[in-house]
Amino acid sequence: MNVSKVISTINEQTQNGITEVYLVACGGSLVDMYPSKYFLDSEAQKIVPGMYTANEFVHSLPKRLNKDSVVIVCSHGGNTPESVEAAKVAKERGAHTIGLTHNKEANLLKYSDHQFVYEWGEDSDVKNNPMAIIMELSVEILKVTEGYAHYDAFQGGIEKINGIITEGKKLVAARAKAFADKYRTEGLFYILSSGASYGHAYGFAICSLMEMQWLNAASIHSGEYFHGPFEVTDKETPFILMMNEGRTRALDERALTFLQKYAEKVEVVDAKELGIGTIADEVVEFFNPILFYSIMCVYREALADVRNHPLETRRYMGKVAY
Ligand SMILES: O=P(O)(O)OC[C@H]1O[C@](O)(CO)[C@@H](O)[C@@H]1O
Repeated sequence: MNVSKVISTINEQTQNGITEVYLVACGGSLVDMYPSKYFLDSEAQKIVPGMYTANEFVHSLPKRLNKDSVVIVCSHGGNTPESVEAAKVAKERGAHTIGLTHNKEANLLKYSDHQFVYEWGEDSDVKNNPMAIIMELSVEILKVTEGYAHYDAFQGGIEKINGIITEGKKLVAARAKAFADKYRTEGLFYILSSGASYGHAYGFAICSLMEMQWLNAASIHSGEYFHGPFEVTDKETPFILMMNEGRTRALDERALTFLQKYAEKVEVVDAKELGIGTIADEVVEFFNPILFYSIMCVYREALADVRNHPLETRRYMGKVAY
């Protein structure tokens, strides 16, 4: 499926051009949409973006949703009932639906006007993974509706990010192992980040630590850290800070300065140090979360190994009714 063809086709079918973009999914798939929400919030002057956990979209359908709206639904397995239902109700409302999944037999595809069956796994280039595809869809929507001055710079970033990740993973391999050894008995982690990467702080907390390791965790926006959460800071509590390159780096640096003074268990994962700075300044911030996802996979695998708790282990999902 060709991103620009899909978006130009949809835009031609609308009455007044695309006016809204709804990003709808559950769990890890929803996390993959956060950078696009941040991008459109930041760069669009007219397009209205919305991001919903699928069941909320179904139960409190936004009144703005109309025939000129695009609803992007992502489900890795393709059969999460809430996500399938969200695509169905969006289609019933006459919106244009785009479905992304790794499963070519997915139920989601029944309600997707346009379909992306994406690549997944260690060997795939991240530009063919859902987070980057959803970003490309969002960038393309902005380009065809209002124009996007940094379109070419963004495409340059798409071409570079996989190589940056490959090098970054080599750089953190030993650190991730040392992190896992040091923190193997901890029961709680706070994850900080900002800008386009805040969704990945949330994702690392709810998916990688809570779901896959059964550890307590919470995400904290680096800006919000000073408005409540910093009161729990002490020398015993572990923090992971994902430091962005780009406009919100100042927020992450402020959190780091405080943590260096009052905390002792602080793991810093710095996109700048990992080489993201070769991407153009105008767009680099949107690529931080793509890098962080892959880098934090190295951390979670190291933790799973030393804790002897495989990432696939579940006690409720797929085992009991919910
Ligand atoms: O992306 P899918 O297949 O809809 O799956 C959603 C589920 O997968 C996870 O993202 C990861 O297992 C869960 O958090 C969520 O319930």
